[in-house]
Amino acid sequence: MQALHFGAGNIGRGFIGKLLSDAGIQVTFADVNQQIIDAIATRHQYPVNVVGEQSTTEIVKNVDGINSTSNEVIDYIAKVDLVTTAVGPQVLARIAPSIAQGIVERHKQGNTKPLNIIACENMVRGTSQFKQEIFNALPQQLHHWVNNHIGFVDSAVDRIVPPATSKTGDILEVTVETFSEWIVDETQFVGIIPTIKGMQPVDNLMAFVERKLFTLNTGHAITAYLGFYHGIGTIRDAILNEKIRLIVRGAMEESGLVLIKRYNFDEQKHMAYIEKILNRFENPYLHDDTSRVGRQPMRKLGAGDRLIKPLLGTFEYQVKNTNLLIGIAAALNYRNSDDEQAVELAKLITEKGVKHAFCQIAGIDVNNSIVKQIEEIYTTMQNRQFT
Ligand SMILES: NC(=O)C1=CN([C@@H]2O[C@H](COP(=O)(O)OP(=O)(O)OC[C@H]3O[C@@H](n4cnc5c(N)ncnc54)[C@H](O)[C@@H]3O)[C@@H](O)[C@H]2O)C=CC1
Ligand SMILES: O=P(O)(O)OC[C@H]1O[C@](O)(CO)[C@@H](O)[C@@H]1O
Repeated sequence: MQALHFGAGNIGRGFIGKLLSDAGIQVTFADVNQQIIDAIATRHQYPVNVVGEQSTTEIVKNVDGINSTSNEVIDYIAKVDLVTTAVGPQVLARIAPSIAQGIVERHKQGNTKPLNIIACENMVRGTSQFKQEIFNALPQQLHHWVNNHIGFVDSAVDRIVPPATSKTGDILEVTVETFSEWIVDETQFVGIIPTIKGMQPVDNLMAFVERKLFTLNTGHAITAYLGFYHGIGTIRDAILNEKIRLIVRGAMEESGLVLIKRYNFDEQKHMAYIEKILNRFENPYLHDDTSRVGRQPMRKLGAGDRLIKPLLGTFEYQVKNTNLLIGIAAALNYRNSDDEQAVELAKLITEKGVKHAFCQIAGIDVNNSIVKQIEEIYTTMQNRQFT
Protein backbone atom coordinates (compact mmCIF):
# COMPACT_ATOMS: atom_id res chain seq x y z
CA MET A 1 0.00 0.00 0.00
CA GLN A 2 1.23 3.47 -0.86
CA ALA A 3 0.48 6.82 0.82
CA LEU A 4 1.24 10.43 -0.02
CA HIS A 5 1.38 12.61 3.09
CA PHE A 6 1.26 16.40 2.76
CA GLY A 7 3.22 18.25 5.46
CA ALA A 8 6.50 16.77 6.74
CA GLY A 9 6.28 18.89 9.88
CA ASN A 10 5.88 17.88 13.51
CA ILE A 11 2.64 15.93 13.22
CA GLY A 12 3.51 14.67 9.75
CA ARG A 13 6.84 13.13 10.74
CA GLY A 14 6.09 12.54 14.42
CA PHE A 15 2.62 11.06 14.20
CA ILE A 16 0.76 10.32 10.97
CA GLY A 17 3.74 9.51 8.74
CA LYS A 18 5.18 7.33 11.49
CA LEU A 19 1.97 5.36 12.07
CA LEU A 20 1.56 4.76 8.34
CA SER A 21 5.15 3.67 7.95
CA ASP A 22 5.00 1.45 11.06
CA ALA A 23 1.99 -0.25 9.44
CA GLY A 24 4.14 -1.20 6.45
CA ILE A 25 2.74 1.47 4.14
CA GLN A 26 5.19 3.06 1.71
CA VAL A 27 5.06 6.74 2.70
CA THR A 28 6.09 9.70 0.54
CA PHE A 29 6.08 13.12 2.17
CA ALA A 30 5.13 16.18 0.10
CA ASP A 31 6.21 19.52 1.53
CA VAL A 32 7.25 23.01 0.43
CA ASN A 33 10.28 22.93 2.71
CA GLN A 34 12.97 21.83 0.25
CA GLN A 35 15.59 21.26 2.95
CA ILE A 36 13.36 18.78 4.78
CA ILE A 37 12.32 17.09 1.54
CA ASP A 38 15.94 16.75 0.36
CA ALA A 39 16.92 15.21 3.68
CA ILE A 40 14.05 12.69 3.54
CA ALA A 41 14.71 11.85 -0.12
CA THR A 42 18.42 11.30 0.59
CA ARG A 43 18.25 9.37 3.84
CA HIS A 44 14.84 7.66 3.51
CA GLN A 45 14.63 7.50 7.30
CA TYR A 46 14.52 9.69 10.41
CA PRO A 47 14.46 9.33 14.22
CA VAL A 48 11.44 9.91 16.44
CA ASN A 49 12.06 10.40 20.17
CA VAL A 50 9.02 9.16 22.06
CA VAL A 51 9.33 10.83 25.46
CA GLY A 52 7.62 10.06 28.73
CA GLU A 53 8.53 8.13 31.83
CA GLN A 54 10.15 5.60 29.55
CA SER A 55 11.69 7.29 26.53
CA THR A 56 12.76 5.55 23.34
CA THR A 57 14.06 6.56 19.95
CA GLU A 58 12.39 4.85 17.02
CA ILE A 59 13.58 5.04 13.43
CA VAL A 60 10.98 5.57 10.73
CA LYS A 61 12.29 3.79 7.62
CA ASN A 62 11.64 3.47 3.88
CA VAL A 63 10.12 6.93 3.46
CA ASP A 64 10.57 9.30 0.55
CA GLY A 65 10.07 13.01 -0.08
CA ILE A 66 8.89 15.21 -2.95
CA ASN A 67 8.23 18.93 -3.28
CA SER A 68 4.50 19.53 -3.01
CA THR A 69 4.63 22.20 -5.71
CA SER A 70 6.16 19.83 -8.29
CA ASN A 71 4.19 17.90 -10.92
CA GLU A 72 5.31 14.69 -9.23
CA VAL A 73 2.41 15.22 -6.81
CA ILE A 74 -0.02 14.65 -9.68
CA ASP A 75 1.63 11.34 -10.61
CA TYR A 76 1.48 10.21 -6.98
CA ILE A 77 -2.20 11.10 -6.55
CA ALA A 78 -2.89 9.10 -9.69
CA LYS A 79 -1.43 5.94 -8.15
CA VAL A 80 -1.49 5.98 -4.32
CA ASP A 81 -4.10 4.33 -2.06
CA LEU A 82 -4.10 6.93 0.69
CA VAL A 83 -3.56 10.70 0.93
CA THR A 84 -3.15 12.31 4.34
CA THR A 85 -2.40 15.89 5.34
CA ALA A 86 -0.99 17.71 8.37
CA VAL A 87 -0.28 21.14 6.92
CA GLY A 88 -2.47 23.47 9.00
CA PRO A 89 -6.10 24.40 8.24
CA GLN A 90 -5.19 27.50 6.23
CA VAL A 91 -3.02 25.49 3.80
CA LEU A 92 -5.68 22.96 2.73
CA ALA A 93 -7.17 25.35 0.14
CA ARG A 94 -3.69 25.84 -1.33
CA ILE A 95 -3.03 22.14 -1.92
CA ALA A 96 -6.56 21.30 -3.14
CA PRO A 97 -5.91 22.29 -6.81
CA SER A 98 -2.96 19.90 -7.22
CA ILE A 99 -4.93 17.10 -5.58
CA ALA A 100 -7.74 17.82 -8.06
CA GLN A 101 -5.24 17.66 -10.94
CA GLY A 102 -3.99 14.32 -9.62
CA ILE A 103 -7.53 13.01 -9.45
CA VAL A 104 -8.13 14.06 -13.07
CA GLU A 105 -4.98 12.13 -14.02
CA ARG A 106 -6.07 9.12 -11.96
CA HIS A 107 -9.38 9.07 -13.84
CA LYS A 108 -7.58 9.48 -17.18
CA GLN A 109 -5.38 6.48 -16.39
CA GLY A 110 -8.47 4.40 -15.59
CA ASN A 111 -7.31 3.76 -12.01
CA THR A 112 -10.47 2.63 -10.24
CA LYS A 113 -8.73 1.37 -7.06
CA PRO A 114 -10.16 3.04 -3.96
CA LEU A 115 -8.34 6.16 -2.75
CA ASN A 116 -9.02 7.59 0.69
CA ILE A 117 -8.11 11.13 1.69
CA ILE A 118 -7.76 12.07 5.37
CA ALA A 119 -7.00 15.61 6.59
CA CYS A 120 -5.33 15.36 10.00
CA GLU A 121 -5.77 18.92 11.21
CA ASN A 122 -7.26 20.54 14.30
CA MET A 123 -10.60 21.13 12.63
CA VAL A 124 -14.14 19.89 12.96
CA ARG A 125 -14.73 17.71 9.89
CA GLY A 126 -11.63 19.15 8.19
CA THR A 127 -11.65 16.55 5.39
CA SER A 128 -15.21 17.47 4.43
CA GLN A 129 -14.13 21.11 4.12
CA PHE A 130 -11.09 19.97 2.13
CA LYS A 131 -13.36 17.90 -0.14
CA GLN A 132 -15.30 21.05 -0.94
CA GLU A 133 -12.08 22.83 -1.97
CA ILE A 134 -11.06 19.86 -4.12
CA PHE A 135 -14.50 19.67 -5.76
CA ASN A 136 -14.31 23.41 -6.54
CA ALA A 137 -11.16 22.65 -8.53
CA LEU A 138 -12.55 19.58 -10.33
CA PRO A 139 -14.52 19.55 -13.59
CA GLN A 140 -18.22 19.03 -12.85
CA GLN A 141 -18.40 15.86 -14.98
CA LEU A 142 -15.91 14.10 -12.67
CA HIS A 143 -17.85 14.69 -9.44
CA HIS A 144 -19.91 11.50 -9.72
CA TRP A 145 -16.84 9.35 -10.46
CA VAL A 146 -14.96 10.90 -7.55
CA ASN A 147 -17.85 10.25 -5.16
CA ASN A 148 -17.76 6.57 -6.17
CA HIS A 149 -14.02 6.01 -6.10
CA ILE A 150 -12.57 8.39 -3.53
CA GLY A 151 -13.32 8.45 0.19
CA PHE A 152 -13.09 11.71 2.08
CA VAL A 153 -12.60 10.63 5.66
CA ASP A 154 -12.89 13.04 8.59
CA SER A 155 -10.63 12.47 11.57
CA ALA A 156 -9.51 13.66 15.00
CA VAL A 157 -5.79 13.73 15.78
CA ASP A 158 -4.32 13.94 19.23
CA ARG A 159 -0.62 13.89 20.01
CA ILE A 160 1.41 16.81 21.34
CA VAL A 161 4.40 17.35 19.05
CA PRO A 162 6.14 20.69 19.59
CA PRO A 163 9.14 21.64 17.45
CA ALA A 164 12.27 20.37 19.21
CA THR A 165 15.93 21.15 18.72
CA SER A 166 17.98 18.09 17.97
CA LYS A 167 21.15 17.62 20.02
CA THR A 168 22.91 16.39 16.89
CA GLY A 169 21.48 19.09 14.63
CA ASP A 170 19.38 16.57 12.71
CA ILE A 171 16.62 18.55 10.96
CA LEU A 172 14.47 15.45 10.59
CA GLU A 173 14.55 14.40 14.23
CA VAL A 174 11.23 14.88 15.99
CA THR A 175 10.18 14.53 19.63
CA VAL A 176 6.70 13.33 20.55
CA GLU A 177 4.77 12.43 23.70
CA THR A 178 3.91 8.77 24.28
CA PHE A 179 0.15 9.40 24.03
CA SER A 180 -1.48 9.34 20.64
CA GLU A 181 -5.02 9.03 19.32
CA TRP A 182 -6.10 9.05 15.67
CA ILE A 183 -9.81 8.54 15.19
CA VAL A 184 -11.35 8.22 11.72
CA ASP A 185 -14.94 8.15 10.51
CA GLU A 186 -15.44 4.55 9.36
CA THR A 187 -18.58 5.46 7.42
CA GLN A 188 -16.67 7.61 4.92
CA PHE A 189 -14.08 5.16 3.54
CA VAL A 190 -14.28 3.83 0.01
CA GLY A 191 -13.23 0.15 -0.19
CA ILE A 192 -11.80 -1.83 2.71
CA ILE A 193 -10.65 0.23 5.69
CA PRO A 194 -6.87 -0.26 5.96
CA THR A 195 -5.61 -1.78 9.19
CA ILE A 196 -3.23 0.75 10.68
CA LYS A 197 -2.15 0.26 14.29
CA GLY A 198 -3.03 3.47 16.13
CA MET A 199 -5.78 4.49 13.68
CA GLN A 200 -9.18 3.84 15.23
CA PRO A 201 -12.27 3.73 12.98
CA VAL A 202 -15.51 4.80 14.70
CA ASP A 203 -19.09 5.39 13.57
CA ASN A 204 -19.63 8.42 15.87
CA LEU A 205 -16.72 10.66 14.93
CA MET A 206 -18.28 13.97 16.01
CA ALA A 207 -18.28 12.90 19.66
CA PHE A 208 -14.54 12.18 19.44
CA VAL A 209 -13.70 15.32 17.46
CA GLU A 210 -15.55 17.57 19.90
CA ARG A 211 -14.22 15.70 22.93
CA LYS A 212 -10.65 16.32 21.77
CA LEU A 213 -10.97 19.81 20.31
CA PHE A 214 -13.16 21.19 23.10
CA THR A 215 -11.21 19.66 25.95
CA LEU A 216 -7.52 19.39 25.08
CA ASN A 217 -7.39 22.26 22.63
CA THR A 218 -9.66 24.49 24.73
CA GLY A 219 -7.53 23.93 27.83
CA HIS A 220 -4.28 24.17 25.90
CA ALA A 221 -5.19 27.51 24.28
CA ILE A 222 -6.29 29.00 27.61
CA THR A 223 -3.07 27.78 29.25
CA ALA A 224 -1.13 29.52 26.48
CA TYR A 225 -3.02 32.83 26.66
CA LEU A 226 -2.97 33.00 30.47
CA GLY A 227 0.69 31.99 30.39
CA PHE A 228 1.31 34.94 28.09
CA TYR A 229 -0.60 37.27 30.45
CA HIS A 230 1.58 36.14 33.35
CA GLY A 231 4.80 36.36 31.31
CA ILE A 232 5.29 32.58 31.31
CA GLY A 233 6.91 31.12 28.19
CA THR A 234 6.12 27.40 28.30
CA ILE A 235 2.97 25.33 28.67
CA ARG A 236 4.50 23.26 31.48
CA ASP A 237 5.39 26.32 33.55
CA ALA A 238 2.00 27.88 32.86
CA ILE A 239 0.00 24.83 33.94
CA LEU A 240 2.11 24.47 37.07
CA ASN A 241 0.90 27.94 38.10
CA GLU A 242 -1.98 27.21 40.49
CA LYS A 243 -4.11 30.18 39.41
CA ILE A 244 -3.81 29.29 35.73
CA ARG A 245 -4.44 25.62 36.40
CA LEU A 246 -7.65 26.40 38.27
CA ILE A 247 -9.03 28.44 35.37
CA VAL A 248 -7.91 25.92 32.75
CA ARG A 249 -9.43 23.01 34.66
CA GLY A 250 -12.59 25.08 35.21
CA ALA A 251 -12.87 25.92 31.50
CA MET A 252 -12.37 22.27 30.50
CA GLU A 253 -15.06 21.29 33.03
CA GLU A 254 -17.49 23.91 31.69
CA SER A 255 -16.88 22.71 28.15
CA GLY A 256 -17.02 19.15 29.49
CA LEU A 257 -20.49 19.62 30.93
CA VAL A 258 -21.69 20.63 27.48
CA LEU A 259 -20.05 17.54 25.94
CA ILE A 260 -21.46 15.26 28.62
CA LYS A 261 -24.96 16.59 27.95
CA ARG A 262 -24.57 16.58 24.17
CA TYR A 263 -22.99 13.14 23.79
CA ASN A 264 -24.10 11.44 26.96
CA PHE A 265 -20.49 10.88 28.09
CA ASP A 266 -19.90 9.25 31.44
CA GLU A 267 -19.13 12.13 33.82
CA GLN A 268 -16.48 10.33 35.86
CA LYS A 269 -14.65 9.12 32.77
CA HIS A 270 -14.75 12.61 31.30
CA MET A 271 -13.27 14.13 34.48
CA ALA A 272 -10.49 11.51 34.33
CA TYR A 273 -9.92 12.51 30.67
CA ILE A 274 -9.49 16.15 31.80
CA GLU A 275 -7.08 15.11 34.56
CA LYS A 276 -4.97 13.13 32.10
CA ILE A 277 -4.81 16.15 29.78
CA LEU A 278 -3.60 18.39 32.62
CA ASN A 279 -0.84 15.85 33.23
CA ARG A 280 0.06 15.81 29.53
CA PHE A 281 0.43 19.62 29.58
CA GLU A 282 2.90 19.15 32.46
CA ASN A 283 5.11 16.70 30.54
CA PRO A 284 8.65 17.54 31.74
CA TYR A 285 10.19 15.94 28.68
CA LEU A 286 8.55 18.33 26.20
CA HIS A 287 9.42 21.97 25.72
CA ASP A 288 6.26 23.55 24.33
CA ASP A 289 6.14 27.32 23.93
CA THR A 290 2.95 29.20 24.79
CA SER A 291 3.43 31.04 21.48
CA ARG A 292 3.13 27.76 19.52
CA VAL A 293 -0.01 26.66 21.29
CA GLY A 294 -1.52 30.16 21.14
CA ARG A 295 -0.59 30.64 17.46
CA GLN A 296 -3.18 32.24 15.16
CA PRO A 297 -5.54 33.62 17.83
CA MET A 298 -8.12 34.83 15.26
CA ARG A 299 -8.61 31.22 14.08
CA LYS A 300 -8.85 30.05 17.68
CA LEU A 301 -11.50 32.72 18.40
CA GLY A 302 -13.58 31.62 15.39
CA ALA A 303 -17.20 30.50 15.88
CA GLY A 304 -16.51 26.79 15.35
CA ASP A 305 -13.20 26.60 17.18
CA ARG A 306 -12.01 25.63 20.67
CA LEU A 307 -13.02 28.74 22.61
CA ILE A 308 -16.28 29.95 21.11
CA LYS A 309 -17.96 26.63 20.22
CA PRO A 310 -17.84 25.46 23.87
CA LEU A 311 -19.14 28.88 24.94
CA LEU A 312 -22.08 28.55 22.54
CA GLY A 313 -22.69 25.13 24.08
CA THR A 314 -22.96 26.69 27.54
CA PHE A 315 -25.76 28.92 26.19
CA GLU A 316 -27.48 25.91 24.65
CA TYR A 317 -27.40 23.83 27.85
CA GLN A 318 -27.52 26.80 30.23
CA VAL A 319 -24.42 25.87 32.17
CA LYS A 320 -21.72 27.98 33.78
CA ASN A 321 -19.06 29.63 31.60
CA THR A 322 -17.03 31.88 33.95
CA ASN A 323 -13.68 30.26 33.16
CA LEU A 324 -14.30 30.08 29.42
CA LEU A 325 -14.97 33.83 29.46
CA ILE A 326 -11.62 34.44 31.19
CA GLY A 327 -9.92 32.26 28.57
CA ILE A 328 -11.56 34.21 25.73
CA ALA A 329 -10.58 37.56 27.26
CA ALA A 330 -7.01 36.25 27.62
CA ALA A 331 -7.00 35.27 23.92
CA LEU A 332 -8.12 38.80 22.99
CA ASN A 333 -5.32 40.13 25.18
CA TYR A 334 -2.67 38.03 23.38
CA ARG A 335 0.01 40.13 21.69
CA ASN A 336 2.87 38.72 19.62
CA SER A 337 4.58 40.71 16.89
CA ASP A 338 5.84 37.45 15.29
CA ASP A 339 2.31 36.11 14.84
CA GLU A 340 0.44 37.67 11.90
CA GLN A 341 -2.96 36.95 13.38
CA ALA A 342 -2.01 38.37 16.78
CA VAL A 343 -0.93 41.57 15.00
CA GLU A 344 -4.19 41.63 13.02
CA LEU A 345 -6.18 41.04 16.20
CA ALA A 346 -4.50 43.94 18.01
CA LYS A 347 -5.15 46.18 15.01
CA LEU A 348 -8.82 45.23 14.85
CA ILE A 349 -9.24 45.89 18.57
CA THR A 350 -7.59 49.31 18.20
CA GLU A 351 -9.85 50.19 15.26
CA LYS A 352 -13.19 48.85 16.50
CA GLY A 353 -12.85 48.45 20.24
CA VAL A 354 -12.69 45.04 21.87
CA LYS A 355 -16.47 44.47 21.90
CA HIS A 356 -17.00 44.89 18.18
CA ALA A 357 -13.72 43.22 17.24
CA PHE A 358 -14.65 40.17 19.31
CA CYS A 359 -18.18 39.95 17.91
CA GLN A 360 -16.87 40.20 14.36
CA ILE A 361 -14.30 37.42 14.85
CA ALA A 362 -16.50 35.10 16.92
CA GLY A 363 -19.79 35.76 15.14
CA ILE A 364 -21.53 36.66 18.41
CA ASP A 365 -24.31 39.24 18.70
CA VAL A 366 -23.02 42.43 20.30
CA ASN A 367 -26.09 42.56 22.57
CA ASN A 368 -25.31 39.19 24.12
CA SER A 369 -24.68 39.78 27.84
CA ILE A 370 -21.42 37.83 27.83
CA VAL A 371 -19.87 40.41 25.49
CA LYS A 372 -19.85 43.01 28.25
CA GLN A 373 -18.37 40.48 30.70
CA ILE A 374 -15.59 39.61 28.26
CA GLU A 375 -14.89 43.31 27.71
CA GLU A 376 -14.61 43.85 31.47
CA ILE A 377 -12.17 40.97 31.99
CA TYR A 378 -10.18 42.07 28.94
CA THR A 379 -9.94 45.62 30.35
CA THR A 380 -8.70 44.37 33.72
CA MET A 381 -6.07 42.35 31.85
CA GLN A 382 -5.05 45.35 29.77
CA ASN A 383 -4.70 47.34 33.00
CA ARG A 384 -2.70 44.50 34.57
CA GLN A 385 -5.30 44.20 37.32
CA PHE A 386 -6.47 40.65 36.61
CA THR A 387 -5.23 38.30 39.30
N1 LIG B 1 1.93 19.66 16.55
C1 LIG B 1 0.93 19.12 17.21
O1 LIG B 1 1.08 18.76 18.38
C2 LIG B 1 -0.39 18.88 16.57
C3 LIG B 1 -0.77 19.50 15.41
N2 LIG B 1 -2.00 19.21 14.87
C4 LIG B 1 -2.41 19.79 13.62
O2 LIG B 1 -1.56 19.27 12.57
C5 LIG B 1 -1.37 20.24 11.57
C6 LIG B 1 0.12 20.46 11.36
O3 LIG B 1 0.67 20.95 12.57
P1 LIG B 1 2.23 20.85 12.86
O4 LIG B 1 2.76 19.57 12.35
O5 LIG B 1 2.40 21.18 14.28
O6 LIG B 1 2.77 22.05 11.96
P2 LIG B 1 4.20 22.18 11.30
O7 LIG B 1 4.34 23.62 10.98
O8 LIG B 1 5.23 21.50 12.11
O9 LIG B 1 4.03 21.36 9.94
C7 LIG B 1 3.32 21.80 8.84
C8 LIG B 1 4.10 21.41 7.60
O10 LIG B 1 3.31 21.74 6.47
C9 LIG B 1 4.20 22.20 5.49
N3 LIG B 1 3.50 22.95 4.47
C10 LIG B 1 3.13 24.25 4.45
N4 LIG B 1 2.55 24.56 3.27
C11 LIG B 1 2.56 23.42 2.53
C12 LIG B 1 2.11 23.10 1.23
N5 LIG B 1 1.54 23.99 0.44
N6 LIG B 1 2.28 21.82 0.80
C13 LIG B 1 2.85 20.88 1.59
N7 LIG B 1 3.30 21.14 2.83
C14 LIG B 1 3.15 22.39 3.29
C15 LIG B 1 5.21 23.02 6.25
O11 LIG B 1 6.38 23.27 5.50
C16 LIG B 1 5.43 22.14 7.46
O12 LIG B 1 6.48 21.22 7.25
C17 LIG B 1 -2.13 21.48 12.05
O13 LIG B 1 -3.41 21.49 11.50
C18 LIG B 1 -2.23 21.29 13.55
O14 LIG B 1 -3.34 21.94 14.10
C19 LIG B 1 -2.87 18.33 15.42
C20 LIG B 1 -2.53 17.69 16.55
C21 LIG B 1 -1.25 17.90 17.19
O1 LIG C 1 -2.25 23.38 16.02
P1 LIG C 1 -3.17 24.49 16.44
O2 LIG C 1 -4.59 24.28 16.04
O3 LIG C 1 -2.65 25.83 16.17
O4 LIG C 1 -3.23 24.45 17.99
C1 LIG C 1 -2.21 24.03 18.77
C2 LIG C 1 -2.83 22.85 19.37
O5 LIG C 1 -2.63 21.70 18.56
C3 LIG C 1 -1.86 20.79 19.23
O6 LIG C 1 -0.60 21.02 18.74
C4 LIG C 1 -2.21 19.38 19.06
O7 LIG C 1 -3.50 19.08 19.37
C5 LIG C 1 -2.03 21.09 20.65
O8 LIG C 1 -0.80 20.87 21.20
C6 LIG C 1 -2.50 22.50 20.69
O9 LIG C 1 -3.64 22.61 21.48
